[in-house]
Amino acid sequence: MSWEPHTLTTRETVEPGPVAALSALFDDGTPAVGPGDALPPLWHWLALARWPVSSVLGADGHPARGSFLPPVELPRRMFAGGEVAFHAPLVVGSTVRRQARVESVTEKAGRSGRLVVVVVTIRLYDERDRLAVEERQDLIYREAGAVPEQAAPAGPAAALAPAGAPFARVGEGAWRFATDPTLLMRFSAATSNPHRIHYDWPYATRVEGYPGLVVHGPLMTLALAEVLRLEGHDAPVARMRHRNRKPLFCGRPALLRRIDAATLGVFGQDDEPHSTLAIEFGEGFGHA
Ligand SMILES: C/C(=C\C(=O)SCCNC(=O)CCNC(=O)[C@H](O)C(C)(C)COP(=O)(O)OP(=O)(O)OC[C@H]1O[C@@H](n2cnc3c(N)ncnc32)[C@H](O)[C@@H]1OP(=O)(O)O)C(=O)O
Repeated sequence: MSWEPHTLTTRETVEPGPVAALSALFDDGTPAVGPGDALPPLWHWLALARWPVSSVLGADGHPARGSFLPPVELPRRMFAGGEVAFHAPLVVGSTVRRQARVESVTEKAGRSGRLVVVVVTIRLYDERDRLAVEERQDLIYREAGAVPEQAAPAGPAAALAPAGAPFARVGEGAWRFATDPTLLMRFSAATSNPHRIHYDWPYATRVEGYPGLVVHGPLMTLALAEVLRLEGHDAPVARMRHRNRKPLFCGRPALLRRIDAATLGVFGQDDEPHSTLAIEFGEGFGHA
């Protein structure tokens, strides 16, 4: 298939609905964000969520590759990380111009097998045509996973019930972050993310070979960013670098805590983080 990278330019509204949805989902007592407010850093992942039409969706739920994204043959897509520079606030209810482009497609040999790293750049311009947000997103495509001959049991019914408000303070600077299938489904809906690994348990376990539903990379990263709001930091953020290092599976214990003064991590049962978020304070803009 012949494929060429191209710049996709769209005009979009910073939608209040998905922003209110994230506040409801986090349910953590931080101030609600509404029309006229500046979006907290990274919340554009929800506010500018896009709905591809059903007829373009491929087997994993995402739009079939070969149009905007390259026709990578490796089947398993993961959101792997990226970097976001904040230059000016995005205001809920305003209009933005969005420019997106695939910058590179690189094959790599990872410890887990063959990988293709697709780098997408996104630029958001505000109503005065100022560059407000510059972003790089790293998508990784992986080889097929081993699928167990016998389907794994679904786990105790209790683990599938909504776990309640996800954040709980468990010590100085440490927060438990609880996930359940309802939380993941609601985050998929709020971000209009159709990827089946997050809500379709038979697909996640029997087709992609994961031991359970996969927690969204953007959800882990937004949860880390939320720690700043929970702890009342309102210094302007200039830049954030985020990386999803190993999958977190739904219902597994997760602890959000500092790694150093500028870096937060999502931890499971060992010292290797699932995800990290490095924050640069400076000439950016404050939290809502
Ligand atoms: C939304 C959404 C989907 C999701 O949310 S999926 C869930 C969130 N994402 C994850 O859980 C990903 C977790 N990460 C991993 O499982 C592993 O890091 C991964 C991606 C399988 C790679 O592991 P490997 O061990 O195979 O890779 P290596 O460490 O050996 O590195 C090989 C080269 O690849 C580069 N690389 C690795 N990880 C990343 C990364 N996160 N971002 C960018 N680049 C990465 C690494 O630098 C190595 O490159 P060299 O040039 O040094 O060879 C949705 O679909 O919408």
